[in-house]
Amino acid sequence: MAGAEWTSLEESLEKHLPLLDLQEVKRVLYGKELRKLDLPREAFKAASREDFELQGYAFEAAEEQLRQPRIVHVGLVQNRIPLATDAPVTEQVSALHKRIKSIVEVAAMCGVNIICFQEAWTMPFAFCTREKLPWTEFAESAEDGPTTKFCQKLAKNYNMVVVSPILERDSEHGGILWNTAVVISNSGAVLGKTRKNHIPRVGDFNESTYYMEGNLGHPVFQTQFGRIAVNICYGRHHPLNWLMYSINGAEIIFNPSATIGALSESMWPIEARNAAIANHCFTCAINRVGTEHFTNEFTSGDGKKAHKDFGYFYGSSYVAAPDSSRTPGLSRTRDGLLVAKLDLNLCQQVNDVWNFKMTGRYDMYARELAEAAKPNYSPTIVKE
Ligand SMILES: NC(=O)NCCC(=O)O
Repeated sequence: MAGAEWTSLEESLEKHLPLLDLQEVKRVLYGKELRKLDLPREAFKAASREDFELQGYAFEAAEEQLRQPRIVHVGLVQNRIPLATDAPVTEQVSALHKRIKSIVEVAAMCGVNIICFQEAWTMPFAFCTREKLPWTEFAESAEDGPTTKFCQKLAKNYNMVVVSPILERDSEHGGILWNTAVVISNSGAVLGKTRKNHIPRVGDFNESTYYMEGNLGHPVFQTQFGRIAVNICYGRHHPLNWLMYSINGAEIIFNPSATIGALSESMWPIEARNAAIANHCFTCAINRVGTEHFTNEFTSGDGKKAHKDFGYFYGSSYVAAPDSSRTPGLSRTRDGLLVAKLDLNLCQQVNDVWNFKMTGRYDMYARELAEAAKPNYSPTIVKE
């Protein structure tokens, strides 16, 4: 399984395919070719100084007579943890705040309106360890914890909606933990929060040791720049989870994630892209980068040797559109900011062509699902 030595699928294709093959492969793998954004030179300079990758692409929609284009710039941030996992908790959090601030500054230069960070961005992805301390100390109030206050400042300074996925400590309900994304308006006010609905029980993703499935349903947030929702990580394997955000009106669904190559890399390019197609919306898939090493070894419950790391988080963040086009991924190896210019009019335009919303048989599914969820249900199987 490739780690940091393999940069990206895109780089391999560019390097090894003859031009004509490359064009056809890209057509199939990425839909129509997207225009590269002409991002400011200072932004590239700052990204290079701060040692992160910067890429920008534009999704176009057809001109309409009655509606103006609805342009929004989204920013996706992927990063390594800057400090070792055994550094003091406050130092790890501050180092991450500092790192993210430097990336958000560049996003502001690029005119980003809505930015989203990776899942549990203020901490190592330590749920593989099943240890409680010090990891539970990274949990914060979604409403007024230090990270939310930090993001409120960024949001206000840069007139940017900030989606901040954190480990939440819910003091109103017995101090329990949740895997939460806080949505902060560009005014600096906390617009609300949403929680991870599906908790993985696969490989070393032992997250059910820490928190339960989210209880907030599928909220959609009306921002100045469009209606957004957040489908946290493992929720991307559940088509109905995407569907419910879309049914509630989401035009952009962010998918902040933490996932490793050995487990999911072949699913990664498909799932968020398919969700954008199936739901006539934009999706933004974000994954962290690198290998995180822990002090104590843990087992995967599979009879194999105990180990001290999770595996390789392969980055590769991308944006997908309802017309099946998508951006290339950020690299597998570096911190990065992906800027995408979206015209939200594309959602309705594709809806009017493909009609998935109109042809979806929601009443029939709802009836059948309601029956299937009953304990005494028996499936309809027609036999000879
Ligand atoms: N963080 C998380 O839910 N990871 C689960 C693994 C995956 O969905 O690829």
